[in-house]
Amino acid sequence: MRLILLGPPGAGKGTQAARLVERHGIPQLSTGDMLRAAVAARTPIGLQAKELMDQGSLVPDDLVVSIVASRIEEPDARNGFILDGFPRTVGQAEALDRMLEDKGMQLDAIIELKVDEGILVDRIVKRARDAEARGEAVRRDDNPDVFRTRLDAYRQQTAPLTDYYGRKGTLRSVDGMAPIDDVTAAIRAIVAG
Ligand SMILES: Nc1ncnc2c1ncn2[C@@H]1O[C@H](COP(=O)(O)OP(=O)(O)O)[C@@H](O)[C@H]1O
Repeated sequence: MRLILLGPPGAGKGTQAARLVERHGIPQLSTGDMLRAAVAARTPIGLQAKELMDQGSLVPDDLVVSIVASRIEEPDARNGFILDGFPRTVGQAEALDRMLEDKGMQLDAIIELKVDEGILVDRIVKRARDAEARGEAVRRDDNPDVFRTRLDAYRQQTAPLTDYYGRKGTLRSVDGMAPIDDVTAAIRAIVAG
C-alpha cells in the first residue's frame, strides 16, 4: 500500500502515520525526519537544509526529491510506504509521479487532513511543551514565529497540491479536527476501500 498524507504542519500527519505503520507494517517516510537526520549527521544535504528549516522555509525540491528517490529504493519500502511531508510542492508531486511511473508503482490513496488553521499554533505550542516535559529535544522550528512561516509556506507552496491531486481524482479528505481515534478510523475506512 502506498499512501500520501497531506495537510498543514501540526495537522496530525505524524501521529496518523505512526498508527498506519503499526497496522500495515510499512515504513513512514517523513522528509522532515530524513532532513533532520541529515542535519544532525552534517551531510552535504543537511548543511544546505539547516538554515532553511530553522527559519521555516522549504528546502529546494531537488534535495528532497533525491533523498526520497533513494529512500524508496530501500528493501523495507518495497511493499509500500506512507509519505509524510512529501510531496510539498507541485514540482515534488510531478517528480514523484515520474519516480513511481519508472518503477511501475501506483499510489493507493492521497489523504488530506483538513484542519482549522486557527488551532494549529496552539497544537504546535503544546507539542513543544510536551516534548520538553518528556525531556526530549524541542524542534527548533516549533515556536510560534517560525511556525507562521511554515504555515505560509504551506499555504503558498503545498495547498495547491489539493488541486493537483483533486484533478487526478485521487484525493480523499478527512476531518483532522476530530478526535485522534476518529481520524484514524476515517483513514482506515479509506484505506480499506
Ligand atoms: N518535502 C519537503 N520539501 C521541502 N522542505 C521540506 C520537505 N519536508 C520537510 N521539509 C523541511 O523540513 C521542515 C520540517 O518538516 P516536517 O517535519 O515535515 O514538519 P511539519 O509537517 O511539522 O511542518 C520543513 O519546514 C521544511 O523546511
